[in-house]
Amino acid sequence: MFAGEHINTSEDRAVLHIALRNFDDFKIQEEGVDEVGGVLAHIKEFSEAVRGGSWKGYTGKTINTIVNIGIGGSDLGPVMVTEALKAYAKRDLTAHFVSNIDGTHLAETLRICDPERTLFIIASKTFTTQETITNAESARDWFLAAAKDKAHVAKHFVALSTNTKAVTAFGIDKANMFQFWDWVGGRYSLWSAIGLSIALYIGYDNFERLLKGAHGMDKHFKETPLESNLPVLMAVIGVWYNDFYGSQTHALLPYDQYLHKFADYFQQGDMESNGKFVTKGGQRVDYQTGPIIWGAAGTNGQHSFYQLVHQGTKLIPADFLAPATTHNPIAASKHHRILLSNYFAQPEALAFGKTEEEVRKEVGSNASEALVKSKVFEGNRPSNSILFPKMTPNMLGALIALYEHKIFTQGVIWGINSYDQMGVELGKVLAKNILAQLGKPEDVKGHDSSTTGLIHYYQKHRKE
Ligand SMILES: O=P(O)(O)OC[C@H]1O[C@@H](O)[C@H](O)[C@@H](O)[C@@H]1O
Repeated sequence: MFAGEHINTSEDRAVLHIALRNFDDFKIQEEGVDEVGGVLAHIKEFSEAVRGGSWKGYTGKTINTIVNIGIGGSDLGPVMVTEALKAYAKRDLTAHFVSNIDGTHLAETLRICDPERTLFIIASKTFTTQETITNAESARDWFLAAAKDKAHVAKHFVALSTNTKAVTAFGIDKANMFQFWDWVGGRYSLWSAIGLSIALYIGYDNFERLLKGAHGMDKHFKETPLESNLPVLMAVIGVWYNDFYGSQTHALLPYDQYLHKFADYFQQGDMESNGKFVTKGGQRVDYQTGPIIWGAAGTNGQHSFYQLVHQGTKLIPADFLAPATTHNPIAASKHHRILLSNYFAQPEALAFGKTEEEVRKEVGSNASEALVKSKVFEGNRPSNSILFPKMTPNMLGALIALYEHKIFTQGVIWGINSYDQMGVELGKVLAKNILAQLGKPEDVKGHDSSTTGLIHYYQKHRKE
């Protein structure tokens, strides 16, 4: 990775998100790497103009709302980071994220936007993604219904993409396009121009701190011996439980409300990277690869799915994450102390459980055998605890990079390509074919009886 080799073999590309946060330490030769600084300067200049109020909308008003339109890697990173770093946000600037093709997502967002004061950020590496382009076109129609003149689009629409041709064809000025490169994978792109909404929301200086935090982890990963290398340790522990204990999933459990999108983010980061059954050499693997990633912010999960984690029949390794200091020490930090006492208690309970003997002492000799058994915790359930000083931009950068490199290391051990995503293509092709057949029942051809029946039902009952 650090040598710029084309480790994304199926697409013949280098994998260089590390170059986006390099700050001159590593020598990396690849086309576009020397343009990174220029794009960062563009992000800085633009975000400061919008935040400072010198960038004006078509009626001369300042921008108070940003709407990022993107999906997958062009959505989840900015969503997760703007939530995680809300404590650093400019509170008079609202950020919305529209991703779903379901018109409800855009419609409900536009309902609370003022066209005179809204900036749309069209985020798409390829600029061909059906959901994003359709949402962007409808947002532009909504905007023009108020602004009338197409020339005003320049003040309200910017693009983040690798595809200059498609961006200009959409009508966005080249000057309002923030470039990145094909060696940045979508799910590793929040460090690139895709992070524009982050810079707008928390300020460029904080965005740069995020990058520097990630860079610190890159250096740790590259330079630290394996036995004390954090991403490597997390990777091999994960392989151990996944491949030798048959655990199917891995839970991400942040005890920090600000990290409530962390598991969603790494669902794509991990599952799209390592959800592969074929090795780089084209062999079907005969071992398990990427786990199912899921999770929720503590303590909410404790009152919902932890029952199964503690006493179910599945082995679920989990990461518990928490900040020692909170941004919101309300009630003299009483909330935070309670939160952290739970954060400390859960891994202990998982590891050591409660024996039958302990239960008997607790319930007394009159209790039924069934009651005694139901209260036993077998223990020996594994977890990692990650405790950090505070949720700052720098810390978040390091934390994300830690998981990125864990995923990379596991991909190397499993011999798979963590940087393509062929598995998302089939559904897209089928949907395109079906879209062209939705008009009339006689057009519906070439499907199994279940699919045909469903489409016919839809055609019979739709009211448009
Ligand atoms: O940024 P783009 O080109 O619109 O792509 C968005 C997403 O598209 C999906 O199809 C890919 O699986 C993701 O990896 C990607 O992030």
